[in-house]
Amino acid sequence: MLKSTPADARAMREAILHHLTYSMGKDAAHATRQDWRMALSHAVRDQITDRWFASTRKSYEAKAKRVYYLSMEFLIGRLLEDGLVNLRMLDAANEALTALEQDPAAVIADEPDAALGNGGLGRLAACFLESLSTLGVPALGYGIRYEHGLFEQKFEYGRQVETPETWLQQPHAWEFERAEAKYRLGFGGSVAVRDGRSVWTPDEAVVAAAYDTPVVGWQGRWANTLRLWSAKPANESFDLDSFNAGDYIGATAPEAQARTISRVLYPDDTTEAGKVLRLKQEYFFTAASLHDIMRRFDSEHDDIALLPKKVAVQLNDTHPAIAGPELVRILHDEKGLPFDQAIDLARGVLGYTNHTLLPEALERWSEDIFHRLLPRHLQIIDRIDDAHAKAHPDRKVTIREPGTVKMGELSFVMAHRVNGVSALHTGLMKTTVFKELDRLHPDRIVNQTNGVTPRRWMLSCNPSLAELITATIGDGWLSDLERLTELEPNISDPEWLRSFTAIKRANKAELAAWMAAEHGVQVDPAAMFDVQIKRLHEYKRQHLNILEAIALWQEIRDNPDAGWTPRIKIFAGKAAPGYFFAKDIIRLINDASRVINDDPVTNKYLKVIFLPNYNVSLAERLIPAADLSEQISTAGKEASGTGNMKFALNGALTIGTLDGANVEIREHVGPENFFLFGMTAEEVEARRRIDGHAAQAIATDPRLARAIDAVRNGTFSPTEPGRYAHIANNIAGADYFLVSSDFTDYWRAQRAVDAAFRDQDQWMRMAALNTARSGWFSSDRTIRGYLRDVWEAETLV
Ligand SMILES: [N-]=[N+]=N[C@]1([C@H](N)O)O[C@H](CO)[C@@H](O)[C@H](O)[C@H]1O
Repeated sequence: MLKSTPADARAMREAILHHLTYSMGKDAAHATRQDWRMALSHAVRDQITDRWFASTRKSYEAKAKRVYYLSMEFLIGRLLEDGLVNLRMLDAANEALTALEQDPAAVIADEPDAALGNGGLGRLAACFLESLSTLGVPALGYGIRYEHGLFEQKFEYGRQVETPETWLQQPHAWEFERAEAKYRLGFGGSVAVRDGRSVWTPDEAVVAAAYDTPVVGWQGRWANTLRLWSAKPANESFDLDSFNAGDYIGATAPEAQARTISRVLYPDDTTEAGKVLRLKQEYFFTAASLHDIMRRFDSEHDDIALLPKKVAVQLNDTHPAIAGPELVRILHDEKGLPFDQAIDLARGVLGYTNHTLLPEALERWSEDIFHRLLPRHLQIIDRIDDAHAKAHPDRKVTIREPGTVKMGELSFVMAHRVNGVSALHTGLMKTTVFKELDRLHPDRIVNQTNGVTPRRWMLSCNPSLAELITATIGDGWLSDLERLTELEPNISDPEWLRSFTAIKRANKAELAAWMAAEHGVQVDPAAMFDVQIKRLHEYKRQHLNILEAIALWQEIRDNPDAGWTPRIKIFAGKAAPGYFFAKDIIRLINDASRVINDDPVTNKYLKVIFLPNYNVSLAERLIPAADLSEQISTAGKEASGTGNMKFALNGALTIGTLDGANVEIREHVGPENFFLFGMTAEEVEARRRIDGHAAQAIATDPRLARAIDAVRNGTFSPTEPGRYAHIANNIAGADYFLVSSDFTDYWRAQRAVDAAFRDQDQWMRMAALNTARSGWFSSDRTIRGYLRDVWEAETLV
């Protein structure tokens, strides 16, 4: 690893002190930790800004094709350490802060997470921006500058309680307000035809104001822009008359009304919100982004036919699907192009990524809401649908249905490429939700299996593992992750494996110390750390995991001296506030953990912990310390998963189903290094058709029956015995996600995990092989796929 020089540390110290004085207006004696963090952030931002300007200049000079990534979510997390790591200045910063008698880890951890996303979709967008910069692709991310990101999660008596997230209520070092980049947008109103042209006259207006955050890539060779839009009142003017009349609320109402659009992130993951404000948010950021994109294009090119050659816009799910009709409106209504040419140009620009097949997640807006909010766009969608019908007279699919606008179909018809996020998911798109459209457009669907950035998810969160890898194969792996395979010959070297093992053990000890300090939980770092961290959702089956824990607890109680493998089951994850069944699963896990952890007979063999307020920073703390990664979704339901990739790269073994990217992880790491269980997607469909499939499973597995009984009879809620009867009844009844039918095989696989973990050398060899063979899951590889198959754009470094 390129060690920073004392000069670097000295220069860094100078830069920190400069910003402490002139940016924070503080001297060292009176500076708070936040002041030191901001001063360091400004020092890093200076370094990034130079590279940022150089990248932007090069893009303009090259008249390069730009990639625009439109996403309602960017789950960024913290940016200070990411900047230091990508600029290779972390050591210099640590030395400088230490010399200034500051605790570097505490200063860096003082930064709030930018939690502008719900889960995988939002984090993927953040990993993609970092990879786009690392590869030197001229690109911009466009999203919303929510005042409140994903809610804070606290537990009160085991129940999830949500409180507003407040990242912007403290100074934010990374953004630049762009006063000149403002766009006036409209809603509602009516459409009239004048001189043969449709003219939309909105009756509500709002201004989108841009805030830019630089996103630097590995080694600081390139930096792109993340432009987030904030909603401002159309007329800046403060209503002084109302104020003077004492109507203080009235006086501020216009501003409050406007700000509502970018006030808060909708906390639903894979479920559509379906609220008017949500559609307003979707149009707000999409329209502002398209105006900004067209302004930039027009400033560089005067031949509109060049648009698809110079502009690639990727729709991160259907949330920005209005981009199709809006681009057609701009090209046809404003620029006067013929309608069909406008559609063709727009299609040449747009790519659409589908992230889920869950019916409740596919956005369908009511015609009424659409007409009220976007009357002109509804007309344009109807014309797009008619044009598609004319081009495909035998089609058995439409964008419009009576009273409904289907955003998935609209996105598909308006995109030149549509992709899924894992091989299995893309295959299922062709045989389920998009079967007919795939028949009509056989070469439109392509696969782009997800990936994660190794800079944040290995080098930054697991520096000691990164050190060992670089000491073994050099540091080329950080920009070419598939070179991790060069580690393989070393795995049979006992010395090397001891180092690898010691790193995992040290990470576990560090996590154990943190859990003791922050949550008063005592765990033995020698035990197996079995981790399931992701949003709470029935298809992700956290309830299957806790059911297995309950059965294991019962079995250990029966036979404490049977030589059990000590295990710590760690859960973390938020449930959408309105998803009550998921919130009850959280409460059950907390109630069960209290009973199991307090049981003197069993708690040296099994503990269950649910850590509150899961976010990017907590994931960075947990993943390097995991032995076992739980990826146990009902096959066919998890489009990809990305946590699964982060765990494998950090030397955790996966217990999982053949779902999403688990399939490709198992192919890459080898079936012998993966604990597979459960039905395949096809078997799931077949099993679901059997009446009483859950009862059948329970009848053949007394262990399952007993565990369900414990949930039903109040074992974990003695003060309210029936508290979890509905969960037990669901698992034993309809059981749509086949918890009961997959239980027996899950139990078998978990016991195989126990046996394997007892042979630590063998386990660590399997773990090291997971690290060595997971390089393909880099988001750099994914972005190279999009560049080749979807965007046809070049890199400039
Ligand atoms: N929405 N959505 N979809 C998801 C995730 N929940 O955010 O997108 C993620 C990113 O593509 C996928 O990994 C995950 O399987 C899928 O469920």
